[in-house]
Amino acid sequence: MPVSDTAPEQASEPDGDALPVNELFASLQGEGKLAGIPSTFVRTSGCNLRCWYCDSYHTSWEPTGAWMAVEEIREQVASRDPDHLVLTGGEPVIHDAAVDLLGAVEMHTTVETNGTRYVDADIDLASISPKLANSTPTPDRDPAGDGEWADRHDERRIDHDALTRLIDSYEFQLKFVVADESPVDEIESLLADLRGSTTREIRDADVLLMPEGATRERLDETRAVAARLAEEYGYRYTPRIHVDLWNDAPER
Ligand SMILES: C[S@@+](CC[C@H](N)C(=O)[O-])C[C@H]1O[C@@H](n2cnc3c(N)ncnc32)[C@H](O)[C@@H]1O
Ligand SMILES: Nc1nc2[nH]cc(C(=O)O)c2c(=O)[nH]1
Ligand code: SF4
Ligand SMILES: [Mg+2]
Repeated sequence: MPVSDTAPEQASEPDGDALPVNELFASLQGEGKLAGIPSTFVRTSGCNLRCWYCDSYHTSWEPTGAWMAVEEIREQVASRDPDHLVLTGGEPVIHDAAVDLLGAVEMHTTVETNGTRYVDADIDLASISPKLANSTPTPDRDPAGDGEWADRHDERRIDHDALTRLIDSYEFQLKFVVADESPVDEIESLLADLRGSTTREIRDADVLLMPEGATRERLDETRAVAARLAEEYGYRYTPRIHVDLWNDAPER
């Protein structure tokens, strides 16, 4: 059962290091370079952005979760089989206690982040998914209102300095959500900027195009174009195998 099912509606922040946890579960990593690897997922609640397509609505648009002490999370994670932890959200690195959790576990750590904040932490793979203009919740595609978040989202979604520092500091992948050709120019220009600012090489194989879709039906509409663009531009395609396998089921 998702942790949030058992949480009081208005759970307040406890003393000490704690994170608001929306779900904690075992699955296969569904996306990116490590797709297919059995992993334990910790999904924090709360995000500084509001992508219209967010497949984790209850951590962004309507954040829900139960505060858990970092030590309790560490114990629950350690009691499970996988030796890979995926810390995701919501946006996990807006919580300072994310750094404590990453330092407390003895396993491979992937952090799924939108790349708007740099943190110094025990991160083995920074899975960075910069948010493009195609994520902005304009009035016509706002799932919760009438575009009230659009400007704030647009102002915050790209932070070149944070992206550069993350790439400089960690093994990384850059995952871009695409549903059609429209974001290609923005991807190319962002990569050109980042290649100019980072001390590291950004190989085309570090750049992954991911089809937009939280359901199999939607992926059926977006997979082919993501794959075609990856071939055409020399980037990598990443499936969303958790959606293919389990559709939009919770804890998957
Ligand atoms: C829910 S986000 C949480 C981590 C972080 N906030 C971020 O955006 O990277 C996890 C991953 O799912 C992707 N994602 C969210 N909704 C999606 C959708 N409808 N289709 C494809 N990818 C999606 C994000 O781009 C990100 O790579
Ligand atoms: N299986 C599975 N793999 C994932 N990789 C990244 C996810 C995420 O929501 O951040 C995710 C997810 O929600 N499920
Ligand atoms: S940044 Fe990530 S968690 Fe936040 S709204 Fe976008 S996809 Fe959802
Ligand atoms: Mg997900």
